[in-house]
Order: sequence, then structure tokens, then C-alpha cells
Amino acid sequence: MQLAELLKEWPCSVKGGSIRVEVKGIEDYAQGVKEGDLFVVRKGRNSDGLKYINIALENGAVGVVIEDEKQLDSLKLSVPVIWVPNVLKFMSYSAAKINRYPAEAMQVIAITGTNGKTTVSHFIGQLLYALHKNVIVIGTNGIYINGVEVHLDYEHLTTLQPKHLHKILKVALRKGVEYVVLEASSMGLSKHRLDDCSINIGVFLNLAEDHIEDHGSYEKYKAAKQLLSSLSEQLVLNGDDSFCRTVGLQAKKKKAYFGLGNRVDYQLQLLAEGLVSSTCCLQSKKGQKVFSIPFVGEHHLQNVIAAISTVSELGFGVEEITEAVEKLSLPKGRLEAIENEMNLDIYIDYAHTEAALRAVLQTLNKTVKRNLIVVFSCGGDRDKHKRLKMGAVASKYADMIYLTSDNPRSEDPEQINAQIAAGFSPKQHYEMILDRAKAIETAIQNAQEGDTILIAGKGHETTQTIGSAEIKFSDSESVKIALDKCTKKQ
Ligand SMILES: CC(=O)N[C@H]1[C@@H](OP(=O)(O)OP(=O)(O)OC[C@H]2O[C@@H](n3ccc(=O)[nH]c3=O)[C@H](O)[C@@H]2O)O[C@H](CO)[C@@H](O)[C@@H]1O[C@H](C)C(=O)N[C@@H](C)C(=O)N[C@H](CCC(=O)O)C(=O)O
Ligand SMILES: Nc1ncnc2c1ncn2[C@@H]1O[C@H](COP(=O)(O)OP(=O)(O)OP(=O)(O)O)[C@@H](O)[C@H]1O
Repeated sequence: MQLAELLKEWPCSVKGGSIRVEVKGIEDYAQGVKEGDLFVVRKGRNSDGLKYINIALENGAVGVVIEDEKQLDSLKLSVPVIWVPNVLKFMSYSAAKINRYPAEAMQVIAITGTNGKTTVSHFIGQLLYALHKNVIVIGTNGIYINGVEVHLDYEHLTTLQPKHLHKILKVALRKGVEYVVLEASSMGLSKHRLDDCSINIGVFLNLAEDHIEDHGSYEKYKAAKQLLSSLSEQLVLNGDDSFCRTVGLQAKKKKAYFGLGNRVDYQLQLLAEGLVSSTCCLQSKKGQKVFSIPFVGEHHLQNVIAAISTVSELGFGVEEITEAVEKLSLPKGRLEAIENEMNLDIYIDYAHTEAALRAVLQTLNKTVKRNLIVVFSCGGDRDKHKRLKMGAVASKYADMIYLTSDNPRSEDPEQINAQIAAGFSPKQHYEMILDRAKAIETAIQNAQEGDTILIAGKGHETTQTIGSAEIKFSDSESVKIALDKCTKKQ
């Protein structure tokens, strides 16, 4: 696409060079610039793109985009210098336009909330695939087309940067994908990563305190989440959550509420709960239906009803949707059971917020046969307020707690754990083993037949960040190694 064509509908000022050049892509990482790309100068937390203009030009940049108007005069370059009021918005706009707006040709569902985004996106993906639709799911756990993970070379974020997202969507469209399910992180929304995604349905799950340091305050975090409302044509909202209700009240557009409580368009009532499944009744404008869900626990019911209502709003019948629900499975690292010969119930779960830890412990508390043992810690350099609260929640349900390390980053994990332990009840049994693999091994070694062990916080993750080093680490691998050692000893 010609630069002149790209800039036609966008407020900008241009100096120098020719705008009759072909633009192939948009890039804000100078070392990643390819011949024909526009380089976007962005001031970040650690650096300033201004320092890297020469690298971008050497790599073949055909124009440089800036946000600081003063630089229009100070930068003397051989290529056009383009001033735009907001480089993040421009990156989204131009990535969509250069790739010919692939999202417009598909149905796009974007999901936000503090907890459950990955789970609900995978549920929606699984339901649509079961209904014979081609679907791409993009989020924390990676990119999946029709349930199969696609490995691509891109910066792995929950909400992808537009420069990657629209390229991926263009390829997906070519492969016949009709539905796109995106996780909308608060950071992604506030950085305008989803501005040009033609979102058909915006789904609001819940809101709890999280990412406060990233945004500066809880109010700003809330405001970032709320941005999804204005980006979406239609909303599907959790009627049991007060923030979601407020978003719904303020939005003058088509909306549907879901929930376990009253005054919703899609209500899920729990009729009976077994060890691994629940029998539920769905009441909606489309009628009533009793069916089985292959999970127990309130948060799972909330996630299932969020997925059912979204797919129903896309126009599918309740009968076919509920049939598919019976075959749903949880994404990697979400209450993932690890089989073993020691008669232990071992689970890995991505719970790293107070609400998530409560949800998963309440669920396990229903099925635990003997002691409930929890191995966890909290991440360093962020959300310090949640440590004491997570300690209190763990202590309410756990018979034994192993405090360990969970991406301590620049903080001392011992200090992090002291802040968690401040929330424990005075009688709480606990031990601190900072080496996470060792903590997992000790928990398994000391457990007795019938015990349940929850290893919380890292879920599907494959790294542990200690200081500035990113070390390879996986909870599921560590469990398998520990089980091997313990069974050999027996
Ligand atoms: C807070 C945030 O949005 N950070 C992103 C941001 O970093 P930054 O603004 O600090 O950039 P910087 O490193 O200071 O560099 C400034 C500029 O110089 C450029 N540069 C820099 C160095 C260099 O050698 N060459 C170069 O060209 C950079 O590309 C950038 O344009 O720009 C970087 C490059 O585009 C991103 O990698 C980085 O995301 C990081 C990886 C990140 O983890 N972001 C997290 C906070 C995030 O977005 N997470 C959410 C999930 C949160 C949730 O669960 O809600 C997500 O959606 O994944
Ligand atoms: N509806 C829910 N309410 C509370 N907790 C939940 C809910 N759904 C899932 N969880 C808990 O949160 C954890 C993370 O779930 P999931 O990855 O789906 O959420 P997420 O919003 O994508 O998280 P993140 O933003 O951190 O990537 C789960 O492992 C589970 O412990």
C-alpha cells in the first residue's frame, strides 16, 4: 500500500522524503524492521525509540512516525517523518489497513475480566468448533486454530500487538477461519491494541483488584477494562458482577446478561453436583434445558454460562450448544490433574489472584478426601496488596501450606512469603522452601494417600523469573520428576 494511501484518513503532518513509496508493514522495534516498513518512534518505560532510528533506516524503513511534534523540525532524514497525535492508535489503524482489515470479514469476540479470560475463550472456541465452525483463539496460552496450537514467532502477550494480530488474522482468514476469540487484557485495551478489530461481541466476566501498579490505580485499571465496551458492537455481561452491571447500564447498545443469580437473560442453576461433573438447568429467552457440565465449582459454572450466552448471542441454538458443553475441557494449566500411582489428587492451577485462589480452593474443598495441601507464592515487583489477602484465603482452606517462589523478579522471595504468611491464621501449618521444584517434591513426599495437593500460580507457564534471569521451569514437569523420585523410593 502506498504511504499516501495509508495516511489519507488519519490526522498527520509529513516532512521530507516522498509519500509515493510502498509500505509493507509497521514496526516499533528497530531491530525488527524489514525493507518497506514504517518505523514508529515510541517512548517506553525502559527506552526511547528515537535512539534506534538509524538501525531502523539501515534495515530499510521507508518512513519514521513520531508523536512529539518538535521532532518534525529536528529530525533530518532521507525518508518522510510523519507526525501523528498518538502512535499507539496509529499502529493499530495502520496494521489493520495494511492487512486489509481481516477482522471485518470474521465474527470477532473479545473477552475481558480479571479472572477466567483464557478459560472462557477456550470454551467459546471449543463450542464453535463443535458447531462445525472454523475458529481462532488468541490469548495467554497462545494461538489455537480449531483447538490445535499454532507456533508462530511473535512477542507472546495476552493481547497481541496490532502489528502481529492483523497479520495473523489475515492468514487465518485465508485458511477459512470465520470466528476470532480474543483475550482483551487491560494493558492491551489501554495501549489501543484492539482498536481496529471490529469487535462484534465484547464479553465482560468480572472485576477484582489486580495489575494496580501497571495502571497506576484501581480506577485506571477499571477504566482500561471498560474501553472494551466502546469498541464492541454488542455486549455480553456477567449480571452477578457489579462492575459488569455498571458497564451494561452505561452502554447504549445491544446487550445480554448471564449469571447464576436472578435478573439475567441466561441463568444457570445448579441442580446436582457430583465428584467431577455438575447437572445444571439453563433458563433463557430460548427456553429451558437440563444438561451436564464436566466440572464442579462455581467459577466453572460462571465460565460455562459466559461461553454459552456468547455463542447463543452469535445465533446458535441452545440445544446444540448444551450438547457441546458436555464435552468441554479446561485449557492447559487450569485445574490440570496430574495422574499418579500414589493415590494423591494433584492439581496445577494458574490461580494468582485472591479471587482465583478462593475459587479453586472452594472447588477442591468440595472433593478433598483427606488433607488439602497448597504450594504457592506471589510474583515480585507487582500487586503487593494481594499477598496478605492470598495468605488469608489459602489459610482458610489449607491444612498445610508450602510457601515457595513464583517469579520473584527483583524482590527477595523470603520477604514476599513473609507478607503472605502475615495473612495466615495463628494455627496454620506451613513451611518455606524457596526452590519451587524442591517445594513441590517435599509436598508430594510428605503427602499421604487421599490427600489433595494444589500447586498454584504458574499454571501453563514454562519459565521462572528470578532477578532479571528467566529460567526454564514448569510445574507439571517438576511434579512428574517428583513423582518419579517418590515412586522409586517406595
Ligand atoms: C508495559 C508495556 O506495555 N510494555 C511494552 C512496551 O515496553 P516499553 O514501552 O517499556 O518499551 P521500551 O522497552 O521502553 O522501548 C521503547 C521503544 O524503543 C524500542 N526499542 C527498544 C529497545 C531496542 O533495542 N530497540 C527498540 O527499537 C521499543 O520497541 C519501543 O518501541 O513495549 C514493548 C515493545 O513493544 C513491549 O514488549 C512491552 O510489553 C511487555 C513485554 C509486557 O510484558 N507487557 C505486559 C505488561 C502486558 O502487556 N501484559 C498484558 C497482560 C496483562 C494482563 O494480564 O492484564 C498482555 O496483554 O500481555
Ligand atoms: N470465573 C472465575 N472467577 C474466579 N476465578 C477464576 C475464574 N475462572 C478461572 N479462575 C481462576 O483463575 C485462574 C486463571 O484463569 P484464566 O487463565 O482463565 O484467567 P485469565 O483472566 O485469563 O488470567 P490472566 O489474566 O492472569 O491471564 C484459573 O486457574 C482459576 O484458578
